Amino acid sequence: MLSVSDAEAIILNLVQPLHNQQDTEVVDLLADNRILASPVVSKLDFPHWDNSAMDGYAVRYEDVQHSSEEAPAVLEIVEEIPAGYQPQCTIKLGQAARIFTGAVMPADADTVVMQEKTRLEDNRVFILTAPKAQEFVRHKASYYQAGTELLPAGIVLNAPEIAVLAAAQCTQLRVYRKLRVAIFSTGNELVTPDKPLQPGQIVDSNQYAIASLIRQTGAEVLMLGIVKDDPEVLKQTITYAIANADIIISSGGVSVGDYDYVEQILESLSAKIHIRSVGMKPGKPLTFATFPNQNSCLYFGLPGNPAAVLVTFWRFVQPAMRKMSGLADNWLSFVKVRSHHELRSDGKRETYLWGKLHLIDGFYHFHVAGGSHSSGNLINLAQTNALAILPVGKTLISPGEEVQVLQVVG
Ligand SMILES: Nc1nc2c(c(=O)[nH]1)N[C@H]1C(S)=C(S)[C@@H](COP(=O)(O)OP(=O)(O)OC[C@H]3O[C@@H](n4cnc5c(N)ncnc54)[C@H](O)[C@@H]3O)O[C@H]1N2
Ligand code: MOO
Ligand SMILES: [Mg+2]
Repeated sequence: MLSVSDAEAIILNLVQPLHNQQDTEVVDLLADNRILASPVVSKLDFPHWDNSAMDGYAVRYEDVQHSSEEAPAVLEIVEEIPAGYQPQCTIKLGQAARIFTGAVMPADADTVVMQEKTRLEDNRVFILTAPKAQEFVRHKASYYQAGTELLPAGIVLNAPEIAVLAAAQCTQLRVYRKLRVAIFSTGNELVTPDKPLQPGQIVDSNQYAIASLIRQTGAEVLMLGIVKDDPEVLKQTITYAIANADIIISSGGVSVGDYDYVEQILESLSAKIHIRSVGMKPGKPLTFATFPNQNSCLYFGLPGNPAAVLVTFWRFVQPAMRKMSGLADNWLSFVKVRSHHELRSDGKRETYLWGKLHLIDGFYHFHVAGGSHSSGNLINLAQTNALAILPVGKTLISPGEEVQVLQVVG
């Protein structure tokens, strides 16, 4: 059976990232959580002017280099410079300017003495400690020089990046357009959550879970509803989805049962099926296909079992969406932590156990969810933020032992 890592490689190799010109739009600074499509170069130096890092006095170092409490330099204050004000004076030997944090340095002053190291008498300041040369001056362009790259393409714009762009006066940003993802659930037994259940019926929870996952990834979701196990309706739905989405995700109908029609319909639509099953638990009957004759749309046929849906989404769909959306890296985040509990598997398929990373004494530990890890049980999936991975052949991880986990939230 195909290994999880081989399946990941097949999928990620087939993902074409959005085009960095055709698939972009211009947004303003309030549109956060978008992915930058072209690098940003600032026209400004940072800082833009030499300015003071402290409230104190702007001085000439040669005047104060030997100052001490016993033998203070005494300087005449010739100007007061609040932030936002253009200094008028040049500081001559024996002179100082009162200056505040962020205010522009006056000409010929090269050092700032913080207020706490001085004493004020009338119009004179006594320097009680010798500063270092150029101390507390934030020099023009010392953080960043105009013309070099400020932010690279392929990063998510969050608070720190938005702050940088605002400071650089870049108010119009070229970002990748949002991905469009069409989703539907298959199964005659399915009903929407608002309907009373007739015998044999179950609620279509997968569609809501997948819609939420897609929105969290920053994409737009097109919910196509519940599709009956009817080949004709399934074909119409997939045909519509191909024309309207970058990615199609269905749940159910991918195993070997008589009503599992997904692969058959994909083949009738000339899809190329790259993956039919993967050696993982849950999630074995995973289908992955493309449509070589039509467009670059990807098809993920996730297994119907609710836990298999979430696990296969996090393991394969989320990284594929991240790559396609223009994100340059960090498509998957694996970390090694200690397991708080015993973890077990039959060792036959790569096994994913859901649970939560907890901080204990500053270190993360994996706490496996209590209750059944059957792929039909979704109740104990609540609060999951990580999946522990037991490789093929590994049947036991003891408490305190290291385990690799896939971080799925946060
Ligand atoms: N003979 C075999 N049978 C099965 C195999 C196998 O290898 N040989 N694999 C099992 C595994 S593993 C899984 S996973 C499931 C996958 O089945 P399907 O993808 O065909 O899904 P369905 O048969 O349609 O449904 C399976 C299960 O999940 C429930 N379900 C379906 N859709 C939803 C939904 N939208 N929301 C909530 N729950 C849903 C459905 O009622 C079934 O209980 O196949 C095994 N069988
Ligand atoms: O993939 Mo199934 O979810 O192993 O039950
Ligand atoms: Mg089935």
